[in-house]
Amino acid sequence: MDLQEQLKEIVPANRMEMEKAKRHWDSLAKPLGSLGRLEEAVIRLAGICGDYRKIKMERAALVVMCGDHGVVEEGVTQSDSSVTKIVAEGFTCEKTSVAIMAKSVGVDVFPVDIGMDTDTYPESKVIPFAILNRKIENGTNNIVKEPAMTVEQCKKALKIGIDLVGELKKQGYDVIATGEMGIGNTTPSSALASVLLDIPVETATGRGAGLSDEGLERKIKAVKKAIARFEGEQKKDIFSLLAHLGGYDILGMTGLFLGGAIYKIPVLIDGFISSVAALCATKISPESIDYIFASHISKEPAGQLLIEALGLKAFITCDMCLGEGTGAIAVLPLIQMGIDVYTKMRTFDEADIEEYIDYNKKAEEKRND
Ligand SMILES: Cc1cc2ncn([C@H]3O[C@H](COP(=O)(O)O)[C@@H](O)[C@H]3O)c2cc1C
Ligand SMILES: O=C(O)c1cccnc1
Repeated sequence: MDLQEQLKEIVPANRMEMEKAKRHWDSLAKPLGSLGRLEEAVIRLAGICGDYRKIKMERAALVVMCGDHGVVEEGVTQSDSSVTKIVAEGFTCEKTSVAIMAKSVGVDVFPVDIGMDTDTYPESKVIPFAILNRKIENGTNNIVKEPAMTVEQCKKALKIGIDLVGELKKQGYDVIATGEMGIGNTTPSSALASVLLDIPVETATGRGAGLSDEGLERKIKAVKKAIARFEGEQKKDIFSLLAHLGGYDILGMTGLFLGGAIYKIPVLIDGFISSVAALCATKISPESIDYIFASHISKEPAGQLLIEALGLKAFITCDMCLGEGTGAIAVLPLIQMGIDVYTKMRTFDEADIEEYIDYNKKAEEKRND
């Protein structure tokens, strides 16, 4: 199926099942709404899976999109692109933060070479495999000087993410966590955030993996130049924006979010880069938001703004800014606890306690009368 046809499959989550899930929560023998965001998440999961009695999140896959960025030559990062490969290979042998965290909560990690500036890994269409070869190109072009990629390559990256979700769902995974590895990827992410949120470049740009004051100044200048170059272009639809200012890792993640909506499976945002990728998905398909969950608030300056712009609420703050999928992995046990309470807890009736009255709802009904 081609990309446009796949995107037409996206429909909102099932509101009736969400209502039923809410009613089930309200029947449980505890104060109404007292598990807050855990309850909201489970309600949304009911709408995604389409049956409020069949919510499960037993098998989680973390997909880490790995790609390099030509803009690194502008001095916008502390390290160079060779680090992408070193860290990506560390995902396969529990030598990176997220691989260790994933192991401790039983999540399978799928690193994907979607655009690393490296030799091509042996071809494999079969999952699991150490590093999946979905390479489009050896890194992007320098966005300060030219578009990161062609529109065709951009659509290819989106499709790679979408198809991967389809493959993983077929293998029995019922939730996807997103992650990325790509030295320099906070620079295109800041450019996209600034354009899509219509916020000053300074607000959208942070120190990434660690930059001096001078480095941050260089990065802000590079982002401004890249945006000015794009704004000089005639064609400004979403795909051309993504091709100009994106990255293979970022757009691969955007594909994962779209894939979640197409294949009806929840997809978790990680940090700053991942939030930008999610925002891009909602610009392509606004309905995809029903399938997207925020995890934490990245410490990058636009972290909170992005989650708010998506209309989501994060589970934790935590002051993390690592990427790789670390934040997404960190909240999976929380969501699982929500599901466990939802499916296992006794009702007011079973506990022989009189049902609670929803005074908030009553007051709202009164106001509406
Ligand atoms: C050793 C190392 C491991 C990482 N793991 C994630 N990132 C994070 O930092 C990068 C983005 O920051 P910037 O745009 O400043 O390069 C991404 O690869 C992101 O995943 C890392 C960065 C480094 C250096
Ligand atoms: O929040 C993130 O995802 C992030 C921030 C800085 C560097 N790498 C990742």
